[in-house]
Amino acid sequence: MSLRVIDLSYDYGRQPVLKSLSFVLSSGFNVLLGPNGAGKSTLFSLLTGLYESRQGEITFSDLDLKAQKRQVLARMGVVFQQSTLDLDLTVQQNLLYHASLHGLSSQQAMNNVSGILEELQLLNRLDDRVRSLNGGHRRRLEIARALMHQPQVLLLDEPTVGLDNDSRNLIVEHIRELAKKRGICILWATHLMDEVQSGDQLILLDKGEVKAQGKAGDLCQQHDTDDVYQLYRKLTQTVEIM
Ligand SMILES: Nc1ncnc2c1ncn2[C@@H]1O[C@H](COP(=O)(O)OP(=O)(O)OP(=O)(O)O)[C@@H](O)[C@H]1O
Repeated sequence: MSLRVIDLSYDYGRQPVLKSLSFVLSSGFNVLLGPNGAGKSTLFSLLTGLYESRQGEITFSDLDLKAQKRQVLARMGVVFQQSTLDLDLTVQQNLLYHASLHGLSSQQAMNNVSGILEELQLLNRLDDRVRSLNGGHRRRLEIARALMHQPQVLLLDEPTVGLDNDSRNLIVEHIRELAKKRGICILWATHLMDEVQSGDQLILLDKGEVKAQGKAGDLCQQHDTDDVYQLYRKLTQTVEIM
């Protein structure tokens, strides 16, 4: 299983936002690291078929996103930056609504997701309205929901923004475990360098361009830097701290 992006460009009018991106994602934890405005969310909109590019290709194993969108989306789970939960419905109602969009029966859906809900400490919250959940629990619910149809690839756009450290760590660790145990391909978009570990596959995006890609530890070695923070500064000439 691989998600392949070839020579992908995008603009919102005159301003080019993504410039000829090419990369391949395989199973495991892949990080898309870039500052605000780098183009991460735009790339997500293209990967999930919300936007269509005039230039470039996105393929999922042997499926082409433009030509076989439904088949590709059936294999994909997405957690967008902005929450899409219905606050007035319960946890279970939110899950089942999404399940029906994927053609899953209630029983199938709950069977698929109960282990994940347990790991994310949400199993005892099924009857609670989402409005009563804190930010961390809402994020976890969105992750569980995105996994309910057992996708092969999971895209998460800055999923820890606004969360406290404990919630953040629980979510990152859980997603890392998922990548390891279930062989899912994860694309984790973030602007937080401390979320990158040396064994992660890293794509460093800046001003719509891929500045580096490869195993984070190897990239640091190649560019003679001690850590991802230094690597980032060296390759983007950015001085601000993230
Ligand atoms: N709908 C839009 N119309 C015009 N310009 C846009 C639109 N959406 C994003 N942009 C611009 O495109 C560039 C990339 O934005 P994008 O949201 O993809 O970056 P990002 O890396 O996700 O940043 P953030 O972390 O702030 O969401 C920015 O300069 C942004 O202002």
